[in-house]
Amino acid sequence: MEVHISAQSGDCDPGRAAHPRAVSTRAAGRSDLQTGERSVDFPVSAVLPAGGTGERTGLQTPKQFCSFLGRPLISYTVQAFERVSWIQSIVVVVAKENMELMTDIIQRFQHRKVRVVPGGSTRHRSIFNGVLALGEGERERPAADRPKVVIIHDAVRPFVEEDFLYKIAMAAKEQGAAGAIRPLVSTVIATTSEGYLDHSLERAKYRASEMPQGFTYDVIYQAYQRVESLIKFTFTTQEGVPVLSVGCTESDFEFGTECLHLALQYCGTNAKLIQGPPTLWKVTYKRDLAAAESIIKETLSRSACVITGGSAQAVTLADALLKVAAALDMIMCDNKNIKVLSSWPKRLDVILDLIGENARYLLKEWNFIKISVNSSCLSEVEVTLKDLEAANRAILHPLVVIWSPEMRFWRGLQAISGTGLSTDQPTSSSLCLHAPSPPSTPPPSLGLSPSPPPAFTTISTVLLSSTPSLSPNLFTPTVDQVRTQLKKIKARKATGPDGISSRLLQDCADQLCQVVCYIFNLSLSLERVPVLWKTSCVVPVPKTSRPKEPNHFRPVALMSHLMKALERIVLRHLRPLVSPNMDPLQFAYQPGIGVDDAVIYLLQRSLSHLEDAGNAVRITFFDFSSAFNTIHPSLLRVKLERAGASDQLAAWVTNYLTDRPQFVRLQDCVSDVVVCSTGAPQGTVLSPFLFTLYTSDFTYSTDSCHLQKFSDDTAIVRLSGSDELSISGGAVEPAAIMDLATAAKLRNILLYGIQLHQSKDTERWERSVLRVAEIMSALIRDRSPTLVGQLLQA
Ligand SMILES: Nc1ccn([C@@H]2O[C@H](COP(=O)(O)OP(=O)(O)OP(=O)(O)O)[C@@H](O)[C@H]2O)c(=O)n1
Ligand SMILES: O=C(CO)[C@H](O)[C@H](O)COP(=O)(O)O
Ligand SMILES: [Mg+2]
Repeated sequence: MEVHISAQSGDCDPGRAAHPRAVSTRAAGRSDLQTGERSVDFPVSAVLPAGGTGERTGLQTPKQFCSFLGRPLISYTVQAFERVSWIQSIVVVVAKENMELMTDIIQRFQHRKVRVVPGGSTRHRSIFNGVLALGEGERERPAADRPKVVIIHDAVRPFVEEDFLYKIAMAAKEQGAAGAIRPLVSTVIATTSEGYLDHSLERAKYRASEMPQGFTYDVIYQAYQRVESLIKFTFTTQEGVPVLSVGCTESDFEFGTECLHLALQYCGTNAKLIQGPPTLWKVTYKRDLAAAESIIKETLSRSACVITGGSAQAVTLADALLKVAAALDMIMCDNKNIKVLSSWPKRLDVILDLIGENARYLLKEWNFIKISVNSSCLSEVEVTLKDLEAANRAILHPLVVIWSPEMRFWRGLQAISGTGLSTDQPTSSSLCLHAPSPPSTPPPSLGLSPSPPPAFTTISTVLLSSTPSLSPNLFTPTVDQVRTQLKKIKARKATGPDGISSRLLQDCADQLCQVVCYIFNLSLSLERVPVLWKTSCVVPVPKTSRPKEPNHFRPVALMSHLMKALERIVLRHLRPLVSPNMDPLQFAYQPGIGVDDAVIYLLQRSLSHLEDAGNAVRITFFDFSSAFNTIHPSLLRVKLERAGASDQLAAWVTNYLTDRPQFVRLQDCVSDVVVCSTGAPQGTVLSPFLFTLYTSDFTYSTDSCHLQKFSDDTAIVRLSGSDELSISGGAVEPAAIMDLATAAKLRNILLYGIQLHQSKDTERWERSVLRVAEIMSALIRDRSPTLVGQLLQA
């Protein structure tokens, strides 16, 4: 955790208390938004080609102009370069028709080192235009002013870090050229013109060429020089061999994809190759946009900016927060198993306001926390809100206002936000107030307590925008839905790990529904479930009066009641969406259908078949050992998407099932936390549904054979004539069943069979039994299921 105290902006009220550490920070000359300083003693510039149309995304808008959290992708890339102090200038190359748009982006996001130049019809042409722009006026300028090194980086690779740029720049200076590489994911093969395999390359020898790439100015400039007819270049390779080159051709410009290749071919410069991190990948397809968005959102949740205003009390409170943050950070470092607090910001900055120098915070992805201690601070809250709105930051950067003991303050907040506590009042502003009752007493120990209080939970969090992410495709529960679910919570249920009692949620449903709705929407739009909501506290309840071993206890998992309410809402949305893809012969967890229906269906089909003399029915029963525990989140995600759930919900569910902390509580004893990333928690609302969906492709139904399920209890019912009950029939069937289970990616199957048969031919029956037992043994050997194999004759 980094904790920073920033300097105050220039325009402060002299009557207000200055931040105690503001002056010393300024004196130290630190720039809070700057990343690590590096010493680079030669001029470096960057060219960001952004002149493409992004055809492969299939979208109208070129991918570099697609927005995430209100900021276009290109601006994130520019920002990554701009915060590197040793990069002096950045040339962004865009198509002519987008010059104005790009200029507007530069103004809106206050990029300061950027120049825009028009692109060409191919990537190489665009890059060359950028390189030429860097050299403009070169003859008049002193050599020292020209960039020594030019870094070229696709505008659609936004997650490049300073460390890596540094490596590229240094290697480029040394070698003339340097580029990022990554291991190949797939093998590269060559095809014949008829579409057959010609040959394949040995994957370990090859690498994928990525960006950034760096060149000395002279190398990249020369690499791009077109040479007309008879004029020829000569150069000497690094091994001292003279080479005659005709220079870069139209074909290179038209079809080439590799700048490093031009440097080698036309300047004899062997590039130094440096393996980069996986985040260097290029946004190419639509799915990459979703991946980029999720990385950006992940980053957003890692930084928070505390705004104190001028009040000395607020400054004290901010200091207390910093202490809490540092202490929490230590706890997290000491015990890597405790992930409950992993949503705590990785960086916390304290500033007085958002004006002057501090306006820079509005340009980055920060969470904002405003500390206000009395009603005279109301005007500050209003100013902060306006700043956030003006910077288009209000939608996904809600302002959280912390703590005030005065009732007047809460009323004032309602006035600012244009809302009241009543949910039916119309809102007049984009921000909406959700104010729980103010704390009757302020939390006095906060600044003094040596042991950290549980972060924000003891302080009131009050002011939020109503729906955090408003993309039209997102599933956004309404306040009414939330109120209904909160009212349905059973008041006598034990409290979950979040410490929020079911009675409180039920009794205060009307007052809480707006703020809870906000949090639900935030969770869904960020595709993340708060860790406390996916934490299970397992309480072992004895099954017998004198329990002696762990099996004599039934594990009851206590989970957050808020999460259960959200799960119910998600379930109501998901069930109709995916129902066409569910298995019609799954009898469990269906409204109005029960175990009786499953038994009646099985008996009716079996017995009516047995009415004809000589017919037989063979039923093979399956069970899954620890059924819910076998769910693999990534497989479930694929199945959810295939069944019709949106990417958003599939990702949210995956996040829910991944990294779930669990601990056991026995009276006053609490076990260590174990973090679990497979299975679905027992006793929750969604788990049965997720399990039935997970097994919905484990299905088979014909006139002579069908597979039916009640939750994880599965029966394969085979209707056959007596002749078919041969040894070979027995062999084929379990193998086919296992194939089916394998295709559905199901594991840990328990298997046992019952054969209903009218024949009295004991010898044949025994042979069949033996054969089936053999098959089952083979299954156990190959797939290690636990077998409870009983073969019964009825
Ligand atoms: N005439 C072009 C073509 C591409 N680029 C830029 O080169 C980078 C990498 O190219 P690519 O991923 O191929 O982007 P597009 O050409 O836009 O996408 P597509 O090939 O799918 O149309 C992008 O930042 C793109 O804007 C460019 O500056 N000028
Ligand atoms: O090959 C490369 C390295 O130089 C880059 O991946 C380049 O971005 C390729 O772009 P395109 O998708 O246009 O082929
Ligand atoms: Mg392209």
